[in-house]
Amino acid sequence: MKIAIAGAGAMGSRFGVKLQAAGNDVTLIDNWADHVAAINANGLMVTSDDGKDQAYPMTALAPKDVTTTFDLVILFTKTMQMDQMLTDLHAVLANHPAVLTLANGIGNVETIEKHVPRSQIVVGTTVWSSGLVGPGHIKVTGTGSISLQAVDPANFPNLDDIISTLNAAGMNASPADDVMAAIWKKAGLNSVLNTYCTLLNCNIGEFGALPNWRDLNDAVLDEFQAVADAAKITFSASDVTTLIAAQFSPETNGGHYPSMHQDMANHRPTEVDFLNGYVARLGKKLGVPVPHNAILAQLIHSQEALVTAKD
Ligand SMILES: NC(=O)C1=CN([C@@H]2O[C@H](COP(=O)(O)OP(=O)(O)OC[C@H]3O[C@@H](n4cnc5c(N)ncnc54)[C@H](OP(=O)(O)O)[C@@H]3O)[C@@H](O)[C@H]2O)C=CC1
Ligand SMILES: CC(C)(CO)C(=O)C(=O)O
Repeated sequence: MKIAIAGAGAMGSRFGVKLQAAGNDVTLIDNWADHVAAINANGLMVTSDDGKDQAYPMTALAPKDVTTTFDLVILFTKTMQMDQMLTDLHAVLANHPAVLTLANGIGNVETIEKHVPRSQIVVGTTVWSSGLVGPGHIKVTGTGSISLQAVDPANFPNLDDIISTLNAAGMNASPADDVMAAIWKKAGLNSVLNTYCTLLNCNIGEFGALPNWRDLNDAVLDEFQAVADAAKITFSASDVTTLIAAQFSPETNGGHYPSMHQDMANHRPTEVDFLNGYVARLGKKLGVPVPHNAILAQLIHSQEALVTAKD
């Protein structure tokens, strides 16, 4: 399959390497000029769990330099960068590729459908993980899985091709029954793990070893449950808690510092407004009390302000 990875940071690069190794024709697309130059000059450097480095020759381009067509565009920007990336790829999207995003946060479909007909969009979630070490260099830990669904299933007959392509690359992909429920489930997980690991400066395994992790977890997810119920979205705080507990082991994500922690460490804006912040806003609109999520979003923004003030 001819695949573009639009937003080739930590996750886009990990997906790109795996899909290319499985025989797909992959192009990495990113606005970060030093990253694109480093990949084209030296290959994409991947440090694996055992500390070994391996360089993979790959093609990387800035969005403005993309002229070819693709069967599939995998969008892996941060939620805040998605609209700009889709604008930059206007000519590529005019050739009607399928567009898949597995980015975190609630609200990505609304952004994509401003640029792409619903019949071309596939959305989902993933617990694969990755970190950016520097330009052209990622560090990967553990394994993961993917759950995905076409936004307009009746008009998207090729979901099985995408799932087979991901699975041929060893990515454990399966169809979701209710993609909105899957997105809220993942957002619940991120609103616990990403937010607390960032505030407490710890990795997922260290968070799971805290004696009070359940209290912290429940403070976030009980409010998610109340807002989801009011908004008539299928959500189970207890299923999300089970998924969170499954991330604590070193074989899954125990050694991983969540993407929000990486953003804070790199003094870059976080996605909190599409996680705890989204639920806080929706709760307020629906008259559901959401004090914990509201204060957690504020704490993350305060930390962003403090770290960037030191730049
Ligand atoms: N990392 C993870 O383990 C996981 C992440 N996700 C989600 O996947 C999506 C993508 O996340 P992720 O891959 O972590 O994002 P990254 O921060 O690694 O990369 C996203 C983009 O940010 C820009 N960027 C990042 N670092 C720098 C830098 N130092 N200097 C300049 N530009 C930089 C680049 O875009 P540009 O220069 O074009 O602006 C890059 O494409 C998000 O929605 C995230 O929540 C989901 C599961 C796990
Ligand atoms: C890997 C995982 C699940 C950890 O919260 C993630 O989504 C992230 O880092 O953003």
